[in-house]
Amino acid sequence: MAVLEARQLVVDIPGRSAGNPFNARIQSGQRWGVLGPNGAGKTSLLHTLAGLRPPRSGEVLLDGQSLTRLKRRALAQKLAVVFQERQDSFPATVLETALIGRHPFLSPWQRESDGDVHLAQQALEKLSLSPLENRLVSTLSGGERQRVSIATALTQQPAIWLADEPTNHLDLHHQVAVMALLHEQAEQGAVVFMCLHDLNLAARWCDHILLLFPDGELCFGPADTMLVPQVLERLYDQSLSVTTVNGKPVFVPT
Ligand SMILES: Nc1ncnc2c1ncn2[C@@H]1O[C@H](COP(=O)(O)OP(=O)(O)OP(=O)(O)O)[C@@H](O)[C@H]1O
Repeated sequence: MAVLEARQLVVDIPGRSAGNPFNARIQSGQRWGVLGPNGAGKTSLLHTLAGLRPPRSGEVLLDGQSLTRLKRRALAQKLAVVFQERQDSFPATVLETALIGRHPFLSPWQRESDGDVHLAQQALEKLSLSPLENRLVSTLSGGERQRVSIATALTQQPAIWLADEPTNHLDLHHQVAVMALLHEQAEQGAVVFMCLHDLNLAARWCDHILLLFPDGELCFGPADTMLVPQVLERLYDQSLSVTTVNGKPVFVPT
């Protein structure tokens, strides 16, 4: 069980007025989707919640403890970040990269155990990457690399997933597979908080939605109360048509 809490949180975006502070308890089992136009501050919020970026004001708490008091390693044992783009500076294989997810649990010169390798291999299998286990990450396609990032987070077995556009670069099949995996993680008790550009994935897979407007205004709540066409049209400055498929709204730009 885990709770990530934002208290009077204002993300520090240079040159922007404070907007609304974010106050929320993001709890085990919940799947939050953050929506907003380019530059609205989704990544900045995610990095602030991960403790990678200091807030302008307010604080973030993990299980009641301020992130500023937590050691980076203790934080990494609970919280994984899937970045929007990953820079791999060292030549490493897919398996070696997935094993980075075990590093928060190892002492500085400790080698990964067979159990760690098994966890990494299970994660690679889940992301359909087993055949690529020994390939250098630098030789992979964009979608394959994205799946390696998610497999690395899965190997970390986090209680909290902060995922920045986890379906970036993925084809339709893998988009659904990754959203199903995150859904499964939430069902097993994880917190899932992700930035998304695809309204229809958000409508189908998220139970809470946070809307971020470029001026710092924000609102959030249960997905069915947030995914209102008039509000989304204002959010994106784009007219939309909406229909319903399998009980979920489907939005089409018009
Ligand atoms: N270190 C920085 N210095 C100056 N401006 C910054 C910095 N970091 C972010 N910004 C600005 O803050 C705003 C929010 O950026 P952010 O990446 O959080 O937006 P986003 O909603 O994730 O956008 P996108 O949908 O394009 O990924 C942008 O206008 C960006 O240029």
